[in-house]
Parts: sequence; C-alpha cells; structure tokens
Amino acid sequence: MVGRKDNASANSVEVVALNTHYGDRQILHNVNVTVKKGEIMVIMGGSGSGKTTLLNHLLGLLSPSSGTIRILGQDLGGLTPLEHQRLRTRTGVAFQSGALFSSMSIGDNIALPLREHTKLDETTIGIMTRLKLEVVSLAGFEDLKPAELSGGMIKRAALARAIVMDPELLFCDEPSAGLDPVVASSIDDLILRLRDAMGMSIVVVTHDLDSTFKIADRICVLDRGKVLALDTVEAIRASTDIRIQNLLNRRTEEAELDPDAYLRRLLGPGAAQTNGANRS
Ligand SMILES: Nc1ncnc2c1ncn2[C@@H]1O[C@H](COP(=O)(O)OP(=O)(O)OP(=O)(O)O)[C@@H](O)[C@H]1O
Repeated sequence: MVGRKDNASANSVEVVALNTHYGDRQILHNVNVTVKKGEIMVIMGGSGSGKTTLLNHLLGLLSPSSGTIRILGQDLGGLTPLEHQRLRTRTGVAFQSGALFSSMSIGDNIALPLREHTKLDETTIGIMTRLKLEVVSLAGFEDLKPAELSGGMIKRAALARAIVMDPELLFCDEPSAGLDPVVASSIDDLILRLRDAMGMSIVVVTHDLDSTFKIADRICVLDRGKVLALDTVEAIRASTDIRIQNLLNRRTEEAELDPDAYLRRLLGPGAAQTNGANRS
C-alpha cells in the first residue's frame, strides 16, 4: 500500500444529513448513507434521482449546502488542499467513460497516479503497472493506445488505473454501461474479485439491475434526491414499496398511475385518442 494511513473508523463512507442545491433547486434531501469497510454499496435510482450528484459529493467535487461527508474517517468539509490530496491517494475512481488520456499508452495511463503521487523509481512503477494490468486481465496490452481497445477493455484499464495505488475505497461510475451482457458480467466479476482479494470498500453507481443484484452487499435506492431505501439485496428485492418495485420492474410511475397518459407519450396524441375512443 502506498501512503496509507490507519484510521479507527469501521466505516469507509459516512454521509450524514446531506442537503444540496443547484441554484435555488434542492437536489439531495437529508441523505444518510454509510458504507462499511469491505462492503460493496450500489447506488441506484432512476434518471435524475441524484446518483451522480451524490457521487460527486463523495469525490469531494461538490460542496453540500448542509450535512457532513466523512471519507475514510476524514470530514471532507474540514480538509486542507494537502489533506484532500493525501486522501485522494487512498481512494480510486473509475469514471464511466474511462477518462483515459488518448495520447498515452495504456501502461502510461495506469502508471500516471504512481508517477504523480509517489517517488517510486521507474522499474518499480513498471512492475506495479504490469501487476495491475494482470489483475484486470489486460496483461500484454500496455503499449496500446485507448483507441485500440474495446469498450470492455477501456473499462478494465480504467479500473486498473483506479486501483494502481491500492486504494482502501474505490468508486465506480456506471462500470458496465454500454457493454454487452457478457462483458458487463465480466466487469462485475472483476469488481467482486477486487473486494474479495484486496479488501476494498467499493461504491458503485449504476442503472444496471443485473449487475446490482450480482455485486451489491447493500443497495442505496435514490428517488428524487431522497434515500428511498438502504438495505441488503434480499430486503430490496422483497420490498413492498411500490416505488422500489417500479424501479425493479422498470415500470414508470406514470404507467402505474395513468395508463392513458403513458400510452399518449409512447404513441403520440392521435393514437392515444383513438385508444380512448375504442375504450368508451
Ligand atoms: N449542474 C447542474 N445544474 C443544475 N441541475 C443539475 C446539474 N446537474 C444535475 N442537475 C439536476 O439534478 C438532478 C439530479 O441529477 P443527477 O445527474 O445527480 O441524477 P442521476 O441520478 O445521476 O441521473 P442519470 O442517471 O440520468 O445520470 C436532476 O434533476 C438534474 O437535472
């Protein structure tokens, strides 16, 4: 582990009473989330429910209107820029798009955090980079450029860069988005392996229900900026809350509450009128 500091907290993430606004509009409402050490927490919710906003708070990219965010025992609100930077070396982020530098080789992309944050010599950096490429099953691909990789390989490379510093906490934004089911499933397996073999705490933001049920220890369901539920996979699956069931069944509330309005949206006003006329 590079630059790791011990801390006594049993939780990797503690979000307490988080409220946030974009301008006058409140986006997150009294959000409380805890991620235990070694846990995989999946944040899910419909489009616009606030997943990205919450993730950006956890990454320290947004400041809350009120509330507290503790990452690895440290209150983000009270950190100096140097402390922020140190904390960043203990966390990893795999962005949805990969966010790899297109002009650099895969090996150089993955080595970047080691070159930026450590004083390790190039031989050691080369060994650590190749080790992480092996972990994500990309051994031998270090000289290729991102444009030469498939979507699944880009996601793997992004994960390799996110874990190159052996972080205690890993954030993954839509790790399987845009991948076919088989490749998406292999990314899920990789995330599970990272937790099991390296003991990381992992926060995943995803729309993908199959992936959620496969990897999550607990699920945080967001709905219109509020935590609708935070529980185990089994408990979420068994929930009788209609909004959770709608989310799980991929039904919209509109469809549930007003079938005609849903049809109008799907088919256009003329078709819906015809439908209404036929019914009466
Ligand atoms: N920079 C911004 N300025 C103003 N409003 C924003 C901004 N970013 C997001 N929002 C609004 O905040 C709400 C939550 O957005 P957010 O992107 O966090 O949701 P999400 O659950 O990640 O959605 P998606 O799954 O579609 O990415 C939405 O209503 C969105 O329109």
